[in-house]
Amino acid sequence: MRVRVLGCSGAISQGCRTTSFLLDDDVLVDAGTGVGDLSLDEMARVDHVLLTHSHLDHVASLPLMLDAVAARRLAAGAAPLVVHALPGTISALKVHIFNNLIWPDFSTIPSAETPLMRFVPITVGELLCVGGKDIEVLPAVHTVPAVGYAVNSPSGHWVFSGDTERNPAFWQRVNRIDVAMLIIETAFSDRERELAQRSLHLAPSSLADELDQIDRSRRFPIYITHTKPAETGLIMEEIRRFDDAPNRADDVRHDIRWLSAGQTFDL
Ligand SMILES: Nc1ncnc2c1ncn2[C@@H]1O[C@@H]2COP(=O)(O)O[C@H]2[C@H]1O
Repeated sequence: MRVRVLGCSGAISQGCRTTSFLLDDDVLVDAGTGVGDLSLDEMARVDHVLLTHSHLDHVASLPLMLDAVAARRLAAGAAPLVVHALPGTISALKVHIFNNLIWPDFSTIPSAETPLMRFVPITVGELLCVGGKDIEVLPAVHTVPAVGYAVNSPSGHWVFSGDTERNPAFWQRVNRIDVAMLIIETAFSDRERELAQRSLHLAPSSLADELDQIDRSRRFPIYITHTKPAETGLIMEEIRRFDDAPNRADDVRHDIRWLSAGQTFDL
């Protein structure tokens, strides 16, 4: 399985695109502004979008992308684009985006019988088969209903935390699956720890506590995502500092790496 990082920033600025990953050529995980770097042909090949939650930085390109590829998908007789998400996420998208005010309701266009998009509700813990991939829906702890995902591949699972604060249920599950790589958010620096807590995100100190929950026998690369652009340098410095700290009780060092848009991983 090929994973292409389209966006992994916690906000926009020049060169910073928000969360989206392309799995092979037909499945998107989240649809942040990174989707805008796909060509029309690449966009038109996407048949499934798995959303972690309803926040704009994770869904902004979904309505725009549907409009961009509508003519091609209709001409090709393509099936509706399937959007997999929690019921709360689907309801938020229907009420606040695809409401014929902010954007046309593509779940009834060109007709309710053969629309451009259809929603499929998911639940935490569910095992999905999407585009030939086995995908587990993982729990996340955020200000709106949210999930992460574990996607099985020949080399193990590609695991994505989604947006989350402290999340013991996530680690219980992660410790039981074969992990090829983990992508976990750290949106804020410790200087913004209070905002991180309020907005239910991780900061380096809470990330350190979270990584302590990984079984000692396990080691896999851990990629940091969703850093706010204004804080990225500081976040990286603080993470490096805690992982280098010699006084950590168990002296466990993690294999922490930095994610960037444009990277691809073959798993
Ligand atoms: N009080 C607040 N609660 C939640 N989010 C906030 C607050 N103040 C600012 N924000 C920002 O709003 C953003 C919404 O998307 P995020 O959850 O990625 O990150 C959030 C913060 O950067």
